[in-house]
Amino acid sequence: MFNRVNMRVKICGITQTEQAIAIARHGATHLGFICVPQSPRYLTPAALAEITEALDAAGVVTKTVGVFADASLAEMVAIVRRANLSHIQLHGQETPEHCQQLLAELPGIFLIKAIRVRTAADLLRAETYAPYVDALLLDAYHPQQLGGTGLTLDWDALVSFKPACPWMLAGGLTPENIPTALATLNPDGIDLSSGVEQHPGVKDLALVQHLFEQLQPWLPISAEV
Ligand SMILES: O=C(O)c1ccccc1NCC(=O)[C@H](O)[C@H](O)COP(=O)(O)O
Repeated sequence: MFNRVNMRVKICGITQTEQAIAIARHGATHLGFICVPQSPRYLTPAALAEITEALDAAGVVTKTVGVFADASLAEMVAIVRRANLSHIQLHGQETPEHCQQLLAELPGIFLIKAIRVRTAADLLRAETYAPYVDALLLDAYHPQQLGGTGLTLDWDALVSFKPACPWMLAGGLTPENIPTALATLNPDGIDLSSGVEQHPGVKDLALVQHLFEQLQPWLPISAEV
């Protein structure tokens, strides 16, 4: 069994302050907040800012990720500034050019581009973003939902995915399947939402605790990018 020293662990779709604090204290390096109005996990900018202010006030050190899908540059800039986010995750059809524009507008922001993988061509497309982003995130494809689907990727199809930047695995991860996922694919990070949830937006803290117990062989984890 290998031992990762820079494993990023992102828990996504958090909507409650107390849960954000508890999940960060369990060891999540990144907390994800959904800024996509169609999602059942959507947070208004005001509610998001309230949570990030509470994290600061509680002295919790973690990365805060705003998840957007085809939002305007102006909207993303406004929300990042209002909630003092460290990261943006682009989960829609954004191009490498969009990534460059965003970085020009928000120097210092960490950028994650999510790719919903259906075919091998999507993996090749993902690699074209590497020069413009801090990390890639591979998620499952669903025809109606952009994310938080609980669907698992075909891990065998990903074994030769070695982009020129760090990458995170998402899609249907659970405390139970995470050891196999890590041993099979060796990603730089993982992202979980519905697999540690009671219902959309409400996490199950017992499952989060179980996840970090399962991750023990891969600790220590790091909050870099
Ligand atoms: O989670 C959502 O509701 C969502 C809505 C719109 C765009 C992205 C969304 N989630 C993005 C994530 O990063 C999720 O963690 C990722 O899709 C994995 O979800 P799951 O399969 O439930 O672990």
